[in-house]
Amino acid sequence: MSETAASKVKTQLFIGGEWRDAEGGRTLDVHNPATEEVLASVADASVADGAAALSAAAAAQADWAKTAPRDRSEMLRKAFELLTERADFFAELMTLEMGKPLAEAKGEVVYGSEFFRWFAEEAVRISGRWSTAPNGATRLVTMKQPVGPCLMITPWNFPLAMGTRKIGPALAAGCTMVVKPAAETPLTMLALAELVQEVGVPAGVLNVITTSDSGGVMEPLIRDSRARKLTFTGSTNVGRNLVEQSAEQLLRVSMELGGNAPFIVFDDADIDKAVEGAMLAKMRNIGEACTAANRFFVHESVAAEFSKKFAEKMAEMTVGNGMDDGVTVGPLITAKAVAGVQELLDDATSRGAKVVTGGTPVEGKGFFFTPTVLTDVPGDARMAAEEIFGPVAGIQTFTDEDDVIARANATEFGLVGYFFTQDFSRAIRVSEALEYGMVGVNQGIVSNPAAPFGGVKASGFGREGGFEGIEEYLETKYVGLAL
Ligand SMILES: O=CCCCC(=O)O
Repeated sequence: MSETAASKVKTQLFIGGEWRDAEGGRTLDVHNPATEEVLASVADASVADGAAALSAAAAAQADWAKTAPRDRSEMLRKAFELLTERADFFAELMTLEMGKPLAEAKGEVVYGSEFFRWFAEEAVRISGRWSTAPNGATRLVTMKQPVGPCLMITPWNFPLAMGTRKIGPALAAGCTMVVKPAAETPLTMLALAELVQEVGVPAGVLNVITTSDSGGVMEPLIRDSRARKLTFTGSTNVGRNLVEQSAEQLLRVSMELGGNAPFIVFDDADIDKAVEGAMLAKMRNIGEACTAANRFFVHESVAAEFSKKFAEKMAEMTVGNGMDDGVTVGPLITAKAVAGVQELLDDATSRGAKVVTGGTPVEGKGFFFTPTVLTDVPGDARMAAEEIFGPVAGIQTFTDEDDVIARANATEFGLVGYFFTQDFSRAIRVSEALEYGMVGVNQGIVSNPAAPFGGVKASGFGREGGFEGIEEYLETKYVGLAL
């Protein structure tokens, strides 16, 4: 075990404001994907531990809901400030357990902490409505109340921000919660729990359980009538199962699932800007993001120029341990992830795609893959339908606007689409035509705490962040007042 940020994290379960071992003292190892070394061993929760966490959340709900909004707001504001102060510590933790380069991890701390600041501001703006019924006989009053105890399942790719994006609005709305981070990256969430405890959030409001048996531990909680909401960020397949389980208690559900983002470069685009956007849309987080550009559609007349410039930039990237200076591409999360990327690449080349740069994993310790650009990717290649989740970009060409929109929409997913054009009318037309929850015009990133993040179709439902984010944690109650 190394003397790093990882060794400073409390590794027990956080239940009812106390740190405790898992039943039977079971633990699970957390690995560094760059070195394959064990970073820490954390508590491995059982079904009984999960139930204890939900009991704590249920017991704390009524009092937490009564807390003054200003108090909840101040706690969130303090949490934002502490996270900002401890940015280096949280960034190091994320680089160690997830692999992203340190500079990107610092960027995630800024992004993630902003959800606390945003929802600190929203906590005091929850309001209802007063109106007169059309017949004039009664008054209609609506009020917003917290949904109740929430279950949160967060992913490994953004260990902090995907937590704060759920925890922030839940705290602001007056909900208690049980958070289960991914087994690959539990340390960031455990450190966050300590910070939330420090800012005065009462015992039982936030509970964190880490486990190697996510399905086994969470399913009974999802089926427990004390839970009122489930929010999940992860794959579409897992999301479908969770929605089915949620049907039993008819939980409120938010699902932030997979993507298959199109990235379209029109013939009138500023090509250098498009290349810059492509680098961000593809390579942010080593390509391990649901928002990652997955299918590049480039107008035939600019395809050669775009592909050449894009491939040059990709080839300039430095692959290595995210803790090292100058590294811009860290490891993928597991050996299985590397094998998955390789499979999609082999499938594409076997169907005629050409490798312009990269195309191979890196030999030795760690789960590295070289930044890769492919051209001539056929529409029936697996990577045109499945999330690549790695540093591989496949380019196809097009000639007609309607045709490219149809191809961009021809997927079960609908999270985010990107396109580059300098034609204002086209910008409006294409934004309206893309069947996606989010659209980036002349930009390769859409994520912003002040904007509603979320998808349509198999990318899920519900919105996180923006004014919409807090609504996911509020119920509307209507009171009819007779005169
Ligand atoms: O994999 C999806 C995580 C979304 C990260 C973001 O907010 O951009």
